[in-house]
This record gives sequence, C-alpha cells and structure tokens, in this order.
Amino acid sequence: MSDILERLSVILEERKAADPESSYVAKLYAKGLDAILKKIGEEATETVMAAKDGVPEKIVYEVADLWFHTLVLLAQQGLGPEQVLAELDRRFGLSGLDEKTRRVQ
Ligand SMILES: N=c1c2ncn([C@@H]3O[C@H](COP(=O)(O)OP(=O)(O)OP(=O)(O)O)[C@@H](O)[C@H]3O)c2ncn1[C@@H]1O[C@H](COP(=O)(O)O)[C@@H](O)[C@H]1O
Repeated sequence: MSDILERLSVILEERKAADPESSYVAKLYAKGLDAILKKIGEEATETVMAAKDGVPEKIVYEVADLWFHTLVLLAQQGLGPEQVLAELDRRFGLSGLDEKTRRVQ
C-alpha cells in the first residue's frame, strides 16, 4: 500500500517551523489544539453527512479531510501514523488470523 501517510507526516513535522501565513498546517498549529480538535469535529460531521447522502466520492473526500486533520493532531502531539498503524497491527494479531489467512483476505 502507499507510503503517503509517512510522506505526509514528514511534511507536517516540517510545518512546525513554517510561517503561519505561508501554510494551512502552520496556521492551524499556531491556532492551537482547540482549533485542530474543532476541525476534526467538523470533518467527522461532514463524513457522517456524506455517508447519509450515499455518494461514494463525497465519502472518500470527507474521510480524506478527516484522516488529514487527525494526522495534524498526531503531529501536534508529538505522535505519528506509525504508532496508530502499529496499534492496528497489534489488534490484527490479537484477532487470531494466521499469516496465510491474512494473505487471502
Ligand atoms: N492533505 C492536505 C489537506 N486536506 C485538507 N486540507 C485543508 O483542510 C481544509 C478543510 O477544511 P474545510 O473543508 O472546512 O474547508 P475550509 O473552509 O477551506 O477550511 P477552513 O479554512 O475554514 O479551516 C481546507 O482548507 C483544505 O485545504 C489540506 N491541506 C493540506 N494537505 C496536505 O498538507 C500539506 C501541507 O499543506 P500546507 O501547510 O498548506 O503547505 C500539503 O502538501 C498537502 O499535501
């Protein structure tokens, strides 16, 4: 699968040193945690509305916005997508599926 989460997280880290006027992410960091959380709430609501509308393209677009803003939150908290992926991997391991079954799915 794509390494876009990792590449994006590198850019999000770099934006911590950027001028807030030069970048959407730098501006969001400058506004602080509450502003980031507000965006996540908005994007989650827009995702729900898109799903209710049942238009696949809108769902993908809104989920991308939601994932993006959760990545900004992780970066702002000194975390990254690798930790979330490791947690999902750990849970997958707990599910009891063996390697062969995983490959088939
Ligand atoms: N993937 C994204 C991305 N997804 C969504 N957004 C922004 O998130 C916002 C979504 O909020 P809304 O839909 O509510 O739109 P809006 O009304 O413009 O939002 P507000 O200005 O009101 O917050 C929009 O401004 C989008 O531009 C993103 N902004 C940046 N990125 C990536 O982040 C990187 C760094 O971005 P900059 O900091 O802008 O350089 C870029 O290279 C992109 O790859």
